[in-house]
Amino acid sequence: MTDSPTVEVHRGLAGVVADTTAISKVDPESNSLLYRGYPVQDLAATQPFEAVAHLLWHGELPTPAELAALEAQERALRPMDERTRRVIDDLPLDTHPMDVVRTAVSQLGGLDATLLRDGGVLDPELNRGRAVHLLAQLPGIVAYGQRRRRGLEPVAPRDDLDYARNFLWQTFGEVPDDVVVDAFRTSLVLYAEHSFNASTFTARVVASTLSDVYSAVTAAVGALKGPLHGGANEAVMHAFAEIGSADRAEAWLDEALAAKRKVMGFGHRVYRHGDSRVPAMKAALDALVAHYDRPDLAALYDTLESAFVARKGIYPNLDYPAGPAYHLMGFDTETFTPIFVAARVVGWTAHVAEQQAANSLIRPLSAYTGPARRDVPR
Ligand SMILES: CC(=O)SCCNC(=O)CCNC(=O)[C@H](O)C(C)(C)COP(=O)(O)OP(=O)(O)OC[C@H]1O[C@@H](n2cnc3c(N)ncnc32)[C@H](O)[C@@H]1OP(=O)(O)O
Ligand SMILES: O=C([O-])CC(=O)C(=O)O
Repeated sequence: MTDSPTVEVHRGLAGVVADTTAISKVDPESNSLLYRGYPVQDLAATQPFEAVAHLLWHGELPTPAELAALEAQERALRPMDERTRRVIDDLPLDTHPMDVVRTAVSQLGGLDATLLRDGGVLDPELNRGRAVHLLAQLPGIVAYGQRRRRGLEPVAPRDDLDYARNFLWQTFGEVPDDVVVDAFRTSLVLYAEHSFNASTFTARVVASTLSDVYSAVTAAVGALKGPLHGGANEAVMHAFAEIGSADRAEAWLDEALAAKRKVMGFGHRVYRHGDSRVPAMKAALDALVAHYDRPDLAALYDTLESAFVARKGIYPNLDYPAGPAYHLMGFDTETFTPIFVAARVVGWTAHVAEQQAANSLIRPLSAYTGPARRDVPR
């Protein structure tokens, strides 16, 4: 006989306010997202990604001198350690790129000698440096993950390029036109932070045990990989490939819904009337569609969106426009979620710092539903 729960259970922690945060505010009522008080679409329209990173980490947009200092620090930390290259090369070529990133991030923790020092794990100053180190290393790791699958050598970073341009340079060996750079930078700003989403909450759970920042980020990468979270941007493109063209979208959708399949890139735990970031990312996608002359892709996008909204009343999330945008830029589909990592690492590390500055171990309760007490057979 099983005890039935006598307490209210919040499955998936839906609707539960687990803590306070000063980093970002997701407001489903006004359909807005603020980073430290600033509307995200205004930041995306005006700020370099590095300035947004400074804002999320420090609470204020940088002065010109602060921005220059962060840029110099990040650029100096870009080169990949030979040992990281070896760890990546040891993985099979068909290892999923998110597993490559997770492995490399974990190794960066193992290589960080400051973690050995007494108190070094929680030192806020050291952790700020580690956050910049992770940010600086990720484009090289993500880019090499894609290049080696294509049989290509890594491209060395360039310290005359900003974060977004250098990321594209290390991936493709060239810096694309400004319209492409701008769409990419926009996506990084929009992906940088989103309060207590699953991966950020994972990072905070790990941080709350007073573990180190690399462990928190490694765990967060694992959480982001799933298709209900960051993995959806990859899944959107797989669906587009399955559908093929706009005229097949409605039939595909009807079959998917009849089979009770989730349509990736739609829906959100918090937003009910659409994702605040979609208009800015859709505008970036439109610019790419015009640049690459791909009205066919735009038609598929629009047809699937209209059909899904008409049938389910559920709107696209950020992954829906981001997936096809990355596709047009030339990224492999499996590289989309790793790009998300290279942006969200800013939010994760900001939350690790906030959690550890006023820590309380995260340890919820559960309502037991297993067998009642019984005797072990003798
Ligand atoms: C950057 C990000 O991480 S954004 C999120 C990216 N994830 C996706 O795009 C995956 C697809 N979307 C989903 O699976 C969901 O919308 C989630 C997981 C994001 C949020 O879901 P929840 O708040 O847990 O709602 P839940 O999954 O219970 O959905 C509620 C209802 O809407 C339906 N629904 C929600 N999203 C979808 C979808 N994308 N496709 C089909 N049906 C959907 C569910 O089937 C469910 O229907 P039911 O009540 O008839 O069973
Ligand atoms: O907030 C969420 O649950 C998921 C999301 O959109 C994000 O992490 O960007």
